[in-house]
Parts: sequence; C-alpha cells; structure tokens
Amino acid sequence: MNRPLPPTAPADERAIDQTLAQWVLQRTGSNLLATAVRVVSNAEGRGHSCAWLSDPDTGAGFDTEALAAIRRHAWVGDGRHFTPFVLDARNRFYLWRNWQHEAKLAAAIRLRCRQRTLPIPADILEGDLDALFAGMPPGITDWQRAAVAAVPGARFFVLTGGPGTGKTTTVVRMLLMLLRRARACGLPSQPSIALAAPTGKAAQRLVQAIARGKAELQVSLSQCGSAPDLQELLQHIPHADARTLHRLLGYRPMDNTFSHGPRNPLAEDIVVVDEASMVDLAMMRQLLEALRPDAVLILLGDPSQLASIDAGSVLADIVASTPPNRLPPAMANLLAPWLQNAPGTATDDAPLAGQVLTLTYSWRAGSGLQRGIEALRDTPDPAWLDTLLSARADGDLHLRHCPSPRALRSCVDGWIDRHAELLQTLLTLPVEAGAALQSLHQLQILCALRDGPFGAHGLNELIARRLAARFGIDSGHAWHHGRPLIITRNDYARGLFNGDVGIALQGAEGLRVWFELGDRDGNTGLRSFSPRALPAHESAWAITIHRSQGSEYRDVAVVLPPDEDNRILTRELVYTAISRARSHAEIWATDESLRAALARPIRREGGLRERLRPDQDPRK
Ligand SMILES: Nc1ncnc2c1ncn2[C@@H]1O[C@H](COP(=O)(O)OP(=O)(O)OP(=O)(O)O)[C@@H](O)[C@H]1O
Repeated sequence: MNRPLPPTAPADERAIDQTLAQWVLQRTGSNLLATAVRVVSNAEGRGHSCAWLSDPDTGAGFDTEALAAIRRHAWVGDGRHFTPFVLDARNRFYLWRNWQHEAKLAAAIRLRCRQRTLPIPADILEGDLDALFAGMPPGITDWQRAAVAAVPGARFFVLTGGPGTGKTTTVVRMLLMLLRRARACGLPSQPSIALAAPTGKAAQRLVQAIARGKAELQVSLSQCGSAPDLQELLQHIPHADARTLHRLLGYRPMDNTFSHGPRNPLAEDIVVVDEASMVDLAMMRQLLEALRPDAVLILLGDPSQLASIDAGSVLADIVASTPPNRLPPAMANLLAPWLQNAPGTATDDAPLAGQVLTLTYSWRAGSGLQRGIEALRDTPDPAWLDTLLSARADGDLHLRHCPSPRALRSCVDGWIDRHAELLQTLLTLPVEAGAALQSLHQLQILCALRDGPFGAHGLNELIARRLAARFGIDSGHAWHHGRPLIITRNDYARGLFNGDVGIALQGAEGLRVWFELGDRDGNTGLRSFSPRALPAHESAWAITIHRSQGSEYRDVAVVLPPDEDNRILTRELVYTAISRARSHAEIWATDESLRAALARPIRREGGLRERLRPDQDPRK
C-alpha cells in the first residue's frame, strides 16, 4: 500500500484535508488511503457527500489496482459494519458519517413512502376539492389540486416549485384537507401542526406566508358559503409560530446534539418545513428520525436553488429520484376526474411517485424578472440569454456592465441614485425601528463572493464611503444611524443568530441596534442591543447570495466577479439571487461571467437519489 500518491490532489485543498490525510497516513502507513481521504475530505468541504475515486464518465482517478487495494484495507468497508470509510460498488468513497446519513435517510424516506394509503374515497375527495378550490380554474390549478388530493394517507410529501407557483396557497389547503380528514388519515382528530424552516429568516417568512395564505382562503371559503367546518378548521393551522429546525429539534450547542430523535420523537402530528433546499444531509436525517412513524412530514422548496452549505443536496436528490409529476396508477385513476390534463403514471414500485409534486404554473408570470427566473430554473435557454445580453434589459430585469472596480463604483452610485429617497430617510431622519427594518426588505445587494472588491466586504466598504459622501455621514465611524448589519455568529444567550439582520438607530438611549426577533413562544417582537453587546457581525448593504437564501426583497442587485473562471459562478447561484427579488433585479456583471455562470450547473456527488429509485440495493 505504500505506493506513490496518485495524481488526484484536490483543487481548493484546505488545511483540514491535509491534516486528516496526514493522520491517516501516520496510523495506517498507506499513502493510497491517505490520498483517498484527502480527496473525500475536500469533497465534503465542497458540499459533496462522497467522492468518486474513479470518475464514471472519464475513468480518471485511481486505477483498478489502487481501487482494489483501498477496498481491501481494514479501515474501508462496504457499509454493512462500522469502518472509518466506505467504498461502494460504484467507487464512491465516503466518510462513515456521510454514508450513515445517506443510508439512514434513504431508508427512513422509503419506509414512510411504503406506508402510504389512499384513505379518502373519490366522492368525498371531489367535495373537498370543490370547496377548497372554489372559483379557481382547472388546468392551471391541476397540480395544486393533485397535491391536496394526494396528501391524505402520505407520511412523507414534497411540494416543490419556483417562486410564485403557489406553494403556500397549496400547503394551506393541504393542511386543511388533513385536518378535515384526520381520522381517515390515521391522525388524531385534532392533529397538531409544527411549522419550521432552516433559518430564522426563512421561518419568519413562512409565518407571514401562511398568515397571508390563510387570510386568502378564509375569504374564498366565506364567499363560496359551503363547508362552514372548513372555516373553523382553518383556525387550527398555526400562523404565528414557525421555528428554526434547530429549535424544533431541540439543538444543544454545548455538545452539538439534539433533544429530539428516535428515543424522544417530536410531539407534533404534522410537520411542515419550508426552504427545504437549504437542509443538509445530517439535518434531514435528524428530522426524519425525530418524527413519530405516524406523523406526516411535508417539505416545501425549490430544488433549483443553491443546495445546503453542508454536505448533500437532499431536496434536489429527492426530486430527481422520481419522474416529475408521475403518479402511481391507483392514484392517477383516483385523481383523473378533477384534473384537466391527464397525469402521467409511474411504475408501481417507484417509492416516491405521487409523494413528490412540482407546481409548474407561475402566478407572477409575464414580467421580465419572472421570465428570467423561469429561464434559469433548468438548462438556461441560450436564446433568452442572447436577447437579454443584447437588449441589456427585459422589463424589470436589468444588466449593468461591470468589468472593473471603477465600473463597480458607478454601479453603486447609480444604485444610490435610484434608491436615494429611501436611503436618505434611513440615514438622516428619525425613523421608527419597525419601519426601518421593513425598509431593509426593499433593497439588497447580493454578491457571489465574500472577499475582494467584488465581494460583500469590499462592497460594504465602498457603499459606506459613497453614502458618507452623499449624505454627509461621518465616514470615520463604522457606527452610524441607519447602518444595516448582519449577525455572523450564533449567540444563544442573547438570542441572536447567524443571519439575523438589524439596523443601528440613534434614539434617546444613544445608538442601539434593532432586530425583529422571535421569542421562545414563537412570537416576534422588536429588541435592541448596544453595539458593544453584539456577537460577530458585519455591515449588510451587501451580503453574499448564500446568506440571502430564505429571504425576499423588493429590489435586488446581484454582483458577479468579472473573472469568468471563478468556480463560485454557477447557474444555481444566479437563479437563487434573482429569485430573491419580488419586483426588480439588476445584474452587475460582464457578459462573459454571466455566460460562464449559466453554463455551469452545480453537481453534487452523492448516492441519495439512486437509493430512492425503485429496487435499489443500498450497498450498490
Ligand atoms: N390557485 C390560485 N388562484 C389564484 N391565485 C393564486 C393561486 N395560487 C397562487 N395564487 C397567487 O399567486 C401568488 C403566489 O402564490 P404563493 O405565495 O402561494 O406562491 P409561493 O410558491 O409560496 O411563492 P414564494 O416561493 O415566493 O413564497 C399569490 O399572490 C397567490 O395568491
């Protein structure tokens, strides 16, 4: 085993990758194993749950002899028993923990999917759908109806779609359906519901979205006048309390464990998790294992967005494991009468068929921004990009040429001009904290990078200087009235968490930093802190696109570095950024870097999607 290292030194090697490899080398004396460990550690750092030791497309990497030697090593197994590393039959190499997360998560999902029943007879379903979709045309609401009709009897359900496709509108109806037919679905007569999301920001947005969805449905139900019990049941859907997944599962930062798991499952009968694309492999396994077998899990999200920061691309893998919107034959027959377009059918043994549905009709369609979002969801349409590059704008989506720091300065000046009124109010007038925090939802600069002149740090410094010059702020002081900032480290004692956005405001007590925070009972309220009491933080005129996930703003400016070879530039990154905008987005980039980003989809290595396909032997 002491052969020279194969030529597989990973790009972007981190100190931890080398340290781990060194440790393995010292204990095993095997260069080969140490090299494979270096590769897999590096892969994990880039979000992969495993590393291919032999590329399935090119065959590059470790040769057959090297692979056989690694496979024979005592520290490497096939996953049946504990070994520090696992090499599967397809030459995917795992750290034991990621192998376990994948295997256990896939097994938990498959088990839940096998339990599905179709407990509601067709005539009852018809009445329910008529009441819940009164006045809504069939055709464009087909997949919303299908989701509402398919959720009874499911223990695991995934509803996906791009922005504005009606996920909230639909999930409120799905919950109402479960409440009305609870006993038939094997739930208590008044099932309890938990709402959760991966970040505090996303949880706040979920609260607002559910409250709005409930109010809209309330109007529709009272207008149609039928089924008064539905109006009563609607009150049982919570809308003031959504927790982060960490809080839902009882995260204990002292020892990095959770109080809820298989031995202490969650009490709730129905758990809804929004922004599921941000949930990594380890967290999703924890969630699945913390559910009672008879509880229902509903995941909402958009698999085209950036995947989780930590390893895995769980939502995208789940969605890709089953053909889109194909139903098992029995379900297709049951639903056919209410769908204008006959649904395609899946094979009977497809584990997730009928439990993963995608909403395809955008209710915000028609704007240039929406066209851009749709064009970027899958493989970008080259004609769309060419048109945009030559016209420089499509309605509310704009391109600004930004090849240099000098061009960036003029983009910033233009941005300040366009938002001058709002910025002036924030920076120079007394403003109430709630209103000031609300106005931060109006505009946001999103950067692909954190560091460098085109990164969020550089942009924040540049913006601070330009604002100081324009509005007469003392540029010698970082702390000034109207400065937005984002917390970058959790502070459990103060209840401030990574990603919380606040604003510094001068008041009777001097300069205080205000946040809208949730308390332990799920209520949100305004709280202020002295700047000295804050955990690690930075200015937030510009934040990274990764940080913006789960948030939404009226106007967004997206900054891409002009270096088109930068590996950060991917289609998912640009899609995630512009889909944060409700009304207007501008992209500050060169044509080349935009083209390069759109041509580079993220591919995360892992075996989850295969494990969820029909008849998979988990060790393959
Ligand atoms: N069946 C429907 N009939 C009429 N309007 C609808 C329907 N479904 C959704 N809408 C409207 O479309 C808009 C977007 O819907 P919704 O908020 O449910 O989408 P979403 O997918 O949750 O959006 P986002 O991802 O941005 O949170 C809302 O204004 C909603 O009222």
